Amino acid sequence: MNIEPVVSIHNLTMSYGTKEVLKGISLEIYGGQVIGYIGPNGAGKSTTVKIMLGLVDGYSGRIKIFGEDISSGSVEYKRKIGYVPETVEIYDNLTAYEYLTFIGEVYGLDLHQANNKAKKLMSMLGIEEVYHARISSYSKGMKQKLLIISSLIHNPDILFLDEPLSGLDANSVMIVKEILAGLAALGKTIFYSSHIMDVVEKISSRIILINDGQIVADGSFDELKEKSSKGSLEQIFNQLTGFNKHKEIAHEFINELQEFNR
Ligand SMILES: Nc1ncnc2c1ncn2[C@@H]1O[C@H](COP(=O)(O)OP(=O)(O)OP(=O)(O)O)[C@@H](O)[C@H]1O
Repeated sequence: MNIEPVVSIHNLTMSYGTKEVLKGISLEIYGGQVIGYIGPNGAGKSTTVKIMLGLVDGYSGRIKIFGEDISSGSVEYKRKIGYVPETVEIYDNLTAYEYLTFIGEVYGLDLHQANNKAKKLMSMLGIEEVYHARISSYSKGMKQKLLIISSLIHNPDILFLDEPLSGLDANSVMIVKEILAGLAALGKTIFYSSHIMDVVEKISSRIILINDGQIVADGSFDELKEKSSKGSLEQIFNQLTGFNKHKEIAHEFINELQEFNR
């Protein structure tokens, strides 16, 4: 493990209007860590990631990536970052060839290199036959594979992944999990945001749980288990976010539906 943190966040706060979304997040993240970044809907996970990526401004606090303060205006650090967004923000009218060579060139590969690499990676994930087809014709899983390839084509050192397995079939899930483990073993840092607790539990070396804009747990799965009386990450999540009403809510929901009789 590197001595210097790859990402260092000090007292990060962020508000949208009068709503305080992040209430003082401090973190140090090191090379080779797979961080499971979890929390309830609206907890502030995407906001944290978008701030780190330079996509959202107006925060307070200090963020350093590879030792460089991201508020300095330098874009150099972004070359070392890969990002799989939660929602598909790809240009549907382009083909994978056009999209991936464009992304590759943005990150400094030449056209020939980007084309070769893109074709090979598409082939490895079983979608080479649509390389020259418009992305709009892809299935959900195909689009997700394309997003994963585009986040990795420039061999980044830090990966931010938001629900990266969304829409992937069971075989592809196994390949992607293996790729992530392999990249972490090479010293890359992976920031993995997901609501699928059993996957987070298995792939993360460190789990950070945020609730209402604050970190409420930070440690390996085993460490979290020791601090909680619960067994699975899903149960720890429920406990630490103070939630135990799933049965009650489901029951009320079904009752409401049944009040309408044809
Ligand atoms: N551009 C915006 N303008 C106003 N409020 C926003 C904006 N983006 C996010 N928010 C608010 O900030 C809060 C945190 O949102 P964020 O997307 O970071 O949550 P999240 O933890 O990623 O949630 P999810 O698990 O649902 O993806 C929410 O209350 C959301 O409504």
